[in-house]
Amino acid sequence: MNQRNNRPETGEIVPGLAPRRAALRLMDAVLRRGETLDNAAHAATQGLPQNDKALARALAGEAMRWMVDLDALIDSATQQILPEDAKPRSVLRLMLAGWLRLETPPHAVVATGLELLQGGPRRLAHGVFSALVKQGVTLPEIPTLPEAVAERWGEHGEAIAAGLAVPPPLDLSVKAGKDAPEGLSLMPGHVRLSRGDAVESLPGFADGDWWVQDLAASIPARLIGAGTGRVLDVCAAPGGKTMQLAAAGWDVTALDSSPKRIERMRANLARTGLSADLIAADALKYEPEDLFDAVLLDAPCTATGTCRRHPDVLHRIGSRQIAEMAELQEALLARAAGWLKPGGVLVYAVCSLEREEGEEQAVKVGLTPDPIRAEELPAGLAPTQQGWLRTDPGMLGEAGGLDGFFIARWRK
Ligand SMILES: C[S@@+](CC[C@H](N)C(=O)[O-])C[C@H]1O[C@@H](n2cnc3c(N)ncnc32)[C@H](O)[C@@H]1O
Repeated sequence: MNQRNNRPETGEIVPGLAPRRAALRLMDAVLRRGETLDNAAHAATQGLPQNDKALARALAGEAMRWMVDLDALIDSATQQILPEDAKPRSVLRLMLAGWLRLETPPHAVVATGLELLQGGPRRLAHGVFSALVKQGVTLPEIPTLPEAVAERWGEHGEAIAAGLAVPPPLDLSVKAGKDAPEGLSLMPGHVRLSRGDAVESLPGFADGDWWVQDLAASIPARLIGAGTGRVLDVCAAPGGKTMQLAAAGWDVTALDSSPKRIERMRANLARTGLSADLIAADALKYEPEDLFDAVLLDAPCTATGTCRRHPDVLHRIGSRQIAEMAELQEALLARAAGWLKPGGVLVYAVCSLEREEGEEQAVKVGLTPDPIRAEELPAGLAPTQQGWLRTDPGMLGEAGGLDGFFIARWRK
């Protein structure tokens, strides 16, 4: 325990306070500053031991996953209107997430939660929390989506919300001929494990026999298939799809504009013993010397399809971010199409549930569609009438679901 972080202003040491403080910083970074949970986690949890980092992340994640329902509970227990972004509301969200989702006993929730409100309305927070505990309130089975999100996702919203209720399982992509820990396999080279152990401690990690990759995220590179020619992975880091392409025999050029993420890709390739030419460049300016047999554009996007793992997207993505991404995706698609040899294949993918980033981009591409076939997909998924693939977290629910992706393929 980091005692300095746990020492409140009174000088008394409250066990478990440090991760709750970090969770509150995470809530603030996402809800007030629009940062991603992933990016905010580094600064917000710095100096904490691994298990406290995980607790801070789980508390903030669950508070965001269930935020509409937690807010309804809070509002039912006080006549005072707590502003959306006020600290007492965030503290209460975390207290309730700790009790209702992480099963922390109420007395322990109170001991740490109220410390977060030093100099603030502790009596109010205590009153609200105690009243809810006394009533024995529970959460619904399926999280309620924020209004704007429910509107965007329309008729699919309910099924997606059902897929959102619990954090997703852990999917691995396994190198051909290598073993992975035993689990459910939904496609060749795929293994699904329940979440639990640290990834690094699982057998085969250190030997580079597999890497973590959601089942849906593994489909774009599968749609390019095996090959011995040259493939360009346009927005490649941290390298999940680059590793698949390299393992499938391609001579891979992997480009990304983020030097930091390229370093992560370099480490991933080193661990798995796979190779690719790595290029740090902006794809909007990049000019390759030669054309490619295949191009994979896994474009930057709002990532709303990863809402199970990143429930922050439910609260920080709106029409402005979607429009910005759509503009970038259109420009990237136009450039990617120009880097193909005649006969070459282009696959476009985004982990977004927004039509503007998927279907509405695909119709603008001037190449010949190469429709995705059902037999190329895991059982239970089917291409759309246009030959595209649209997945969402409500699909394959019995098997543990999958991320939301839009994927399309063309030939030049
Ligand atoms: C969805 S992620 C890629 C995930 C990766 N394909 C994988 O499977 O591991 C999108 C990537 O696009 C990169 N990116 C964003 N804008 C870019 C640009 N203009 N040029 C090149 N890369 C860009 C980001 O740095 C990020 O790594």
